[in-house]
Amino acid sequence: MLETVRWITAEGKVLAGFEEGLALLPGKLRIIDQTKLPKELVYLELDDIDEIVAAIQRLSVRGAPAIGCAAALGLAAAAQHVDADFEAKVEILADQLAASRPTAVNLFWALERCLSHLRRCDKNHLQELLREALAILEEDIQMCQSIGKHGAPLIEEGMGILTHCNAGALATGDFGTALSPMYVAHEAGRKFTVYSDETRPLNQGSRLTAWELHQSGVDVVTICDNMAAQVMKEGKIDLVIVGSDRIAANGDAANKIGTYGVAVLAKHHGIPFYVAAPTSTLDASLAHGGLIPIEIRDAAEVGAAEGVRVYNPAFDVTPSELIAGIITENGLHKPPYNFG
Ligand SMILES: CSC[C@H]1O[C@H](OP(=O)(O)O)[C@H](O)[C@@H]1O
Repeated sequence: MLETVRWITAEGKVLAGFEEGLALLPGKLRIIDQTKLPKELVYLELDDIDEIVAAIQRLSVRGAPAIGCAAALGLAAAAQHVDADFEAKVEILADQLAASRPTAVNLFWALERCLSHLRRCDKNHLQELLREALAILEEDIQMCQSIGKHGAPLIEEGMGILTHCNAGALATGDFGTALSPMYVAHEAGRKFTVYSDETRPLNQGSRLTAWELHQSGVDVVTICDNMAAQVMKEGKIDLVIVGSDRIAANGDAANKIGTYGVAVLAKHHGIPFYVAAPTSTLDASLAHGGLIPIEIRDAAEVGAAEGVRVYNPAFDVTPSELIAGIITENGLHKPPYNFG
C-alpha cells in the first residue's frame, strides 16, 4: 500500500506521514485532493483552518476514518501557528473543524480525544497535541489492517463481491475498511471480482474505489447504482461489504446514500451483507440509527433542471436486522448487536 515516509523538522522532531495519503508536515496538513481523482493525483498542503474545513466540506478529504484523522492532524497543524492563549484558541479551532460535516462520528471522536488529552497535560501542549494526532493516524491504520485480517476469511475463491461508495485506503489512514479484507484476500492469492457501485451523485465508487482496486491489481467492475439488483439476480454477487460513517448501539449503520437499498436487495437475494468499520465509528450514545444526524448536501451535486427542487441526503441508515455481521478491529461481530 502507501509507503510511510518521515519528515524531520527544523527542530529535529520526527513527524510521520504517508507520501501519498494523509500526512502532517511542519505546520501543514497534507492530503490527496480526492475531488481530482482518478484523472489527477493532486496533493494539497493546508496550514489555515478555513482551508482545512473547506477541504473536508467539499470532500477533498473524505471517508469517516480519514475525516477523523484529517481533523486531528489539521488541528495539530493549525495549532502550530497559535502564538498565545494556546488552549483556548485550540478549542476554537476544534469547534471550526467539528462544524465541517455532521454524520461521520470519527470527526467528533478524534477532536474530543485531542482536546481531552490536552486538558490532561500541564506542559508541552503543542508537542502533546502533535503526538496525539499522529497516534490517531497510526492507530487508524492498524485498526484497518486488523479489519482486513478479520474480514478476509469471508472472501472465497471465485466470489463476486459488491461494495458501495469508497471505504478504501483513501477513506482512512490507509488500507480502508470495506476494502481492507479484499486487499488481504488478494495478497493471499485468492481470485475474486469486486462490483463497485458508481455511487451517485459524487461517484466515489467509480472514481475512487475502482481506481484504488485497479491500482492494486484487484479485479473490479464498475456498475451504475441501478444495476445492483440485476447483477444480484444474475448470480454474480456472493457477498456485500460496505463501510460506515456511524454505527448506533444496536448496530444500525449509517453509510453513503444507496447503501440501505443495497442491503434490502441483498436480503431479497439471500446474499450476506457486512459492514466494516473501526470502533472509532461506533456511537454508543445513540440507541438506534434513527438518531444519527444525516448530512443534506448541496442540490448542485445532483444536477437538476433549472428551478426544480432537489433532495440530496448524503447518507442513509441500514437497520441492524439486514446486517449479517459487523467487522471491526476487534473481530467479526454477529447479531444481536449491543455496542452500548
Ligand atoms: C471508511 S468510511 C467511508 C464512508 O464515508 C463515505 O462518505 P463520504 O464519501 O461522504 O465521506 C461513505 O459513506 C463511505 O462508506
